[in-house]
Amino acid sequence: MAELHFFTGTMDSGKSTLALQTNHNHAARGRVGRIFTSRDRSGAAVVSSRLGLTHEAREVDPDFDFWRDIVTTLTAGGRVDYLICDEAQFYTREQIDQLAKVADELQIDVFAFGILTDFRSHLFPGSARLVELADRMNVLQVEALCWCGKRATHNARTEDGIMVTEGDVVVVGDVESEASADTSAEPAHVAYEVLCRQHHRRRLTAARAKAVSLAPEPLPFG
Ligand SMILES: Nc1ncnc2c1ncn2[C@@H]1O[C@H](COP(=O)(O)OP(=O)(O)O)[C@@H](O)[C@H]1O
Ligand SMILES: Cc1cn([C@H]2C[C@H](O)[C@@H](COP(=O)(O)O)O2)c(=O)[nH]c1=O
Repeated sequence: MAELHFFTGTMDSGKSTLALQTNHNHAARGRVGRIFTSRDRSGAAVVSSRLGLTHEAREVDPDFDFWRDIVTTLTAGGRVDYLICDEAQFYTREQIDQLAKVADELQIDVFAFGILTDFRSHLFPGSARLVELADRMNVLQVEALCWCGKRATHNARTEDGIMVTEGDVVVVGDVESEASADTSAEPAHVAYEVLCRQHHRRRLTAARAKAVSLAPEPLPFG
């Protein structure tokens, strides 16, 4: 029986790497796959891992129809054994429904990869639908870490080094080890940082924690 798998983790937890490894392992056994992504950091129509691997992919726009695409291929005599779907948080709920239908009705395995929650810690619609529908949900084993050393569970967004909790849900970007403060009038520089829940709640990024720890002790009044 084909299944709909959902692999999730924070940003920078190895999802795209696993997506490319999964494709490699299945292709090495002669299975025929299709690779999809949406708004990868490296540009359109590519899956890119921070370990340096890249693979061309089909770009999933909001009006893309997985069911129609695969049925058209099969009707024309093509073969499809599995789908790799990266950045699945950006897919619409309807597209996730189509992926479930592809698994059930066409017996094609679907491996979806994506982050669960946005910078406000709200579920992305595509990820929420995957949680509702997936046969198997797997959390990435290689843990991304908060600056405090705890497992990172949340994705924070910074603008010019300051953590923000308001703004557009979708802003493509990358994690940075050292977020830098920028006071210029240029558009804000957007970056991401993975944090544990406690530090996400307190808006305590690595840079802010460092600044707080370097601040002079208050004078002992009274
Ligand atoms: N220089 C490096 N050496 C070893 N591992 C690295 C290096 N750079 C990145 N990684 C690994 O790659 C992971 C990010 O992989 P990637 O597939 O790009 O993540 P995701 O798709 O979840 O954002 C990091 O968590 C880390 O484990
Ligand atoms: C939290 C959050 C992230 N994004 C974007 C930033 C990246 O382009 C992708 C996640 O990619 P990764 O391979 O998992 O690192 O999502 C966003 O648009 N909005 C957010 O709130």
